[in-house]
Amino acid sequence: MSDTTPSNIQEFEYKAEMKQLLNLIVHSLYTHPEIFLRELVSNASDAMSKVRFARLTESGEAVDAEELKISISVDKETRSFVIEDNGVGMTEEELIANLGTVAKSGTLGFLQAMKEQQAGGQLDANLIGQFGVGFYSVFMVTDEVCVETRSEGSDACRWRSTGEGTYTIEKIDRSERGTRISFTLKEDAAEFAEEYRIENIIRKYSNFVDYPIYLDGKKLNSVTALWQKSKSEMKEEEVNEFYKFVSVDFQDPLDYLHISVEGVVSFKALLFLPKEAPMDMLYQQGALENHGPQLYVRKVLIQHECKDLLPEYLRFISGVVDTEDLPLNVSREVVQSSPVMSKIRQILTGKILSWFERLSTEEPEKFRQFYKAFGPVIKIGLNSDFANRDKLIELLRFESTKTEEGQYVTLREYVERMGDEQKEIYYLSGDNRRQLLSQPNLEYFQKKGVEVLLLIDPVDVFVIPSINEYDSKPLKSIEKADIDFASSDDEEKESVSGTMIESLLKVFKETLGERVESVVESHRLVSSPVTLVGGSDAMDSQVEKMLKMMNKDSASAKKILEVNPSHPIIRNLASLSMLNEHDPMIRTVAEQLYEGALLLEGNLDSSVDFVSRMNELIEAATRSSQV
Ligand SMILES: Nc1ncnc2c1ncn2[C@@H]1O[C@H](COP(=O)(O)OP(=O)(O)OP(=O)(O)O)[C@@H](O)[C@H]1O
Repeated sequence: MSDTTPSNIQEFEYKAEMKQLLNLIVHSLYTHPEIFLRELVSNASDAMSKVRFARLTESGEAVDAEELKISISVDKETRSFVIEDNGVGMTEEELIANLGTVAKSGTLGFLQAMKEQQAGGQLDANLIGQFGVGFYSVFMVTDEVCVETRSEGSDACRWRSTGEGTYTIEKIDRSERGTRISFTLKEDAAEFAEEYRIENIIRKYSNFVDYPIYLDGKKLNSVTALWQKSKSEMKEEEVNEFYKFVSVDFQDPLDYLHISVEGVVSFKALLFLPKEAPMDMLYQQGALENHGPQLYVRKVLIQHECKDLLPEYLRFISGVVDTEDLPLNVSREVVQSSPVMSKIRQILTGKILSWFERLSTEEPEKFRQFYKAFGPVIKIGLNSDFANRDKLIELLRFESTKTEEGQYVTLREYVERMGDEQKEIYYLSGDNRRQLLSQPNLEYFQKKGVEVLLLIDPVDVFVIPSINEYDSKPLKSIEKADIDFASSDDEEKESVSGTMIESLLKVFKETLGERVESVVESHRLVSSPVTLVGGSDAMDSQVEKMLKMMNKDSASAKKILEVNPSHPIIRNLASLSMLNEHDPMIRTVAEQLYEGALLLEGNLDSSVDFVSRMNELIEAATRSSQV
């Protein structure tokens, strides 16, 4: 570089539109002035990618890893800032075209958006990057910029501007190819001459730029674009480091998926399954709404949490997706509506679900851990992602009466091991395994060895009934009255029948009145005297309980009380009722049995009457035993 005579300096005027734009940038307050650095680094990186590409296509040679680099140097005292690259550089014509005009179609939209934001107070500097006018963001932090550049085979030029209407261009001596941008930081932007600040910004926005970035000789970006490597080149340690960086997690990931797609759309992705779900993620509606992997376009970060890459129920997956098929200056709106994005999303969803499927068969322990953490979220997909519903159903896991605690069965396994005579898939929902296993409704199934799925995840009752059937077998709650119990081949049991049971059931119904829909003889009970079941259209008792908890003053649907004619209590009551149909003991016991059944399913609102009645009965029992 050497001095040039003033006569060499040519002055140019910005186009009207450009003046407006610069005026806004120069004279407005921004929320994130730091993005100027991201924009300059991104431009430098693009310029070097052009060299790499040209070299590759023209001579078939790959560029040496250390040849292309970005160097930043700062001076705290003078607040000087210099960023230099050895990319393609610009000819004089290119300087005029690129830095003198805004030829991009997005500019008008940008101006409009800026004006709207300005009316509302502060401007978000991110807009600048989104509309492809990145270079000018430098005017947020300086009053005058100098660009010295040389393109291979052309003269070097110096471009200077204060962003106030005109710019100048002059020829200079510069032998190296590439671009050097220098300026003095405004006083209120002095922080950008601090080493730590620059390091932070580079880490935040440009850590995975594919070229080394040096700050006063020190290399800043340690991590390379890992996802661009082939799977065999990736070291596990490196992958884990990268995960912690992108996900801000302190643990290693549970597993990761590397995807490289070339076809209708091309992209690479490196996705991670965390070991644990954040506390607030589960059961909190909308918690995943604004999450998503990072979106890169040609190794430049475009969006930190790109929610359009995955359906909501998969947004607990973190990582990076990098595509060549979107423009670098892509705006959020374009991201949302782009057919490229919907294609990427479709492919990613399919690959992720196959990944889970593969884990379930090849690494069951990992899958179990994953399912424990994210199963509830996956289930939400059943009611929102109909295209993948069948795949999602295969991923479901349940505890059952035939699994150990914490072990799971799939619907496929359930169907494979059910007996020929069984036509339905049975389930029972509740708060926990212990409570469910004590349900009288289970007795028949336990005795017959019929497996029952135990739905203990609160989400279950909202999604499982919607499956309706699996492999042509209806899914049925065993709380429902319309279960077809195979005609009893039971060993003869002593039980009350005929008019004896009929009249007892009548007394029960009279006693309980409108609280039950009906009182009927039971075929499912073995060791309990009574149980409550729902009519075929009744709500699951678990759903009912949850609605009550949510303070919905939903009147409980009436249940059917089933009575076990072979239970000693029922047999005793039947005898009592034959002697004296009006014996108050029968009514007290009927009340007690009914409330006991409510208590077992967790739906007894107050236990006051239950306890005082219990004391009454104990007193009677102890009195007679004294005699
Ligand atoms: N360091 C550089 N080396 C070579 N060309 C550059 C450099 N910086 C900028 N340019 C040229 O100037 C143009 C305008 O840059 P600007 O940052 O305003 O927009 P962009 O880079 O096209 O869009 P975006 O910044 O949103 O990616 C670039 O397209 C590029 O051609």
